[in-house]
Amino acid sequence: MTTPPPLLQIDRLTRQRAGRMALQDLCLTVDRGEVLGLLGVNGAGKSTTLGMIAGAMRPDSGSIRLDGEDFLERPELGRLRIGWLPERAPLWQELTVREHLYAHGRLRGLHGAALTSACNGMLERLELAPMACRLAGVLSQGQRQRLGLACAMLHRPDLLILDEPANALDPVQVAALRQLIREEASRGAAVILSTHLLAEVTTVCGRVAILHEGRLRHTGLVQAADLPTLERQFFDIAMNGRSHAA
Ligand SMILES: Nc1ncnc2c1ncn2[C@@H]1O[C@H](COP(=O)(O)OP(=O)(O)OP(=O)(O)O)[C@@H](O)[C@H]1O
Repeated sequence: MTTPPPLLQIDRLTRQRAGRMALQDLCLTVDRGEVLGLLGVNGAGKSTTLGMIAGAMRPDSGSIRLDGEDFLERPELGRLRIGWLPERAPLWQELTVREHLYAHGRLRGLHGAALTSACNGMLERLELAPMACRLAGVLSQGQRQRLGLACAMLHRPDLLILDEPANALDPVQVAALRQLIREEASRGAAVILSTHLLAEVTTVCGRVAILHEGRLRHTGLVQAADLPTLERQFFDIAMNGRSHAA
């Protein structure tokens, strides 16, 4: 029996930005039901990585496979199978919260009763129902972030990419976000979570990848009680560019 390919397989992904190497030779796999934490200091290459996986940016070289299929050859796969919350949720100021969800749902192939049910479900799940008729332009930062999350999760993507999703969320919403991530993983979605918060990684991630200066410096399993070890690894890499584990 042949083993199925991992949900996401990245091989030697490389990209320059503004004449500098933003990401070099990244190799990484992510499986269904897995939550991978992506760590790194400012400018380490996290958003560049996530933008390429989401299909918003093309690599200079390397490959990205989704369920074994060449994603760079078939970028339309991403629209249906990937949900992406970039660092700043891209919202139309003049559309309401509900209109955002409907627009995102239609773009991702939802129609009729399935679309209405998905939108209503997300309004409840992200506690957006009371502001469903408000324009995005008048939402608070945290509310905008929650709407961005709702848009990313609406179509039950196989791969959910979250770039610093806890930004601007209050502690209650951060706890709710962690629960949402766990729920997405338990239904079989793979989640990649970029964050600066090490506790975020030890709380919800099963595995961690640490980038530094565009290179992958460490990957490993995360245990719930592992915060001090992760802190040591992270600061070692950030300060010296090398890993304890390595
Ligand atoms: N719009 C851009 N134009 C040119 N270079 C960029 C742009 N955005 C990022 N870069 C460069 O690409 C490299 C990687 O940046 P990236 O934003 O991926 O890092 P990051 O780990 O997400 O950082 P942060 O934690 O600050 O969000 C950096 O050297 C950065 O200066």
